Amino acid sequence: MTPSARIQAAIDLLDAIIASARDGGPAADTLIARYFKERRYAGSRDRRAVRDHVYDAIRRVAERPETGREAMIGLALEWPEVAALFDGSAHAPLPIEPGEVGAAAGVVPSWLQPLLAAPVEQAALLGRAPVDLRVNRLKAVPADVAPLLPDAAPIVGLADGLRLPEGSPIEQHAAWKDGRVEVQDAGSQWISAACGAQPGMTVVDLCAGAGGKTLALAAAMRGQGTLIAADTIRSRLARLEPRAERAGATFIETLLMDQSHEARGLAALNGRADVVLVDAPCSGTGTWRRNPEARWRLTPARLARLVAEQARILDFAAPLLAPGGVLLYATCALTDREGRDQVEAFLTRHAGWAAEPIDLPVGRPHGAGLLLTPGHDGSDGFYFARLKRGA
Ligand SMILES: C[S@@+](CC[C@H](N)C(=O)[O-])C[C@H]1O[C@@H](n2cnc3c(N)ncnc32)[C@H](O)[C@@H]1O
Repeated sequence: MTPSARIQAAIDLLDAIIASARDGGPAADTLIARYFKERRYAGSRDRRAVRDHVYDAIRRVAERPETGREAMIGLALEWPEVAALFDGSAHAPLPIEPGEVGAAAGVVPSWLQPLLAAPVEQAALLGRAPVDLRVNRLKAVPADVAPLLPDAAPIVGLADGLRLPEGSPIEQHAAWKDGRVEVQDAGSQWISAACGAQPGMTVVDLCAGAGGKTLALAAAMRGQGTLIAADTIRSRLARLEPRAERAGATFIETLLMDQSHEARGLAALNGRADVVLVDAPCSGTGTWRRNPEARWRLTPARLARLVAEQARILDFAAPLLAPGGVLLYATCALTDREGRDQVEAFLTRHAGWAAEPIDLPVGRPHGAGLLLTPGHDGSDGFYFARLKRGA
């Protein structure tokens, strides 16, 4: 592909990503993978260059643009070397017309700005994420793994955490292949640690997805006790199985629940859990470093639906706790409606519950919980709170 043809390919892909964000379709990464599967003539350098153009354009624009060309022209108006590639040659974009406007630059969509928690450093929300690892205590100890990864640095507050530079190809390393390390953002590791899961406990990961945090809980429990990974989406839970196998966490039980009838599937656990983790479905505003096009998907109506669903999940989670048990509520969202206000509303609805302080050397107290941000903590953004059921 010529450099100009790569720009046109990025424009075509951006058109597909914009439509998908509007209509609730697949993520940008999936669309990029599909695009190149159908275009075998593109070599690895072409793929990398097109992908970089696409993500540079997405990162630059807060509000969903109308077209891929508008997004790319926005980039071109700032980068002359990109503008020069709008040259009208074969497979290239047509030259930029005088007065043709590009998408405006921005970090946070304007409707969302007032809803973000006040301490959030908005400019840092689109930084580059490092590769954070968790040494899997079911298979290894940090002292054995760290020397195998000379570029790795420790992470504050995480005895099992290691940080590699952005883009490190850890999935080709033997320590990843045989399950001695897991890739897991530091924020997710701090949240898993804040659950306080111990060997022998009964622990429920109620929104387990593909089990990133379930595996951290399994390691904290040293493989002993009852650990249930529940979710309403079968394909997500199915992805946990091979991961658990690789991690040597074979004691995990999975529970597929019926959306809207979750309490029925959970009835046998009522009053029995020592820890319930609710890692709720959310706006994902804390993960824009990895999914910058998530900004183009979120709407006020979708946010309202998420807030209602989080409250409903918290309400069917609460009865599972034994007296003195801990409900750890977490979201990778930085809006107060999903974090601080959601927790406050839970405490108002549920008598006999109280928020506990979280003993971690990171984050900032915000309402009854803790706020983690890329700007302050170098992790993805999260809000989480430890809610204790009275004895
Ligand atoms: C933020 S993701 C969880 C990520 C996961 N805990 C991890 O660390 O990899 C939220 C999960 O909640 C699940 N979910 C959505 N609605 C749910 C419900 N009503 N009950 C339980 N899980 C639900 C979604 O399928 C999704 O897997």
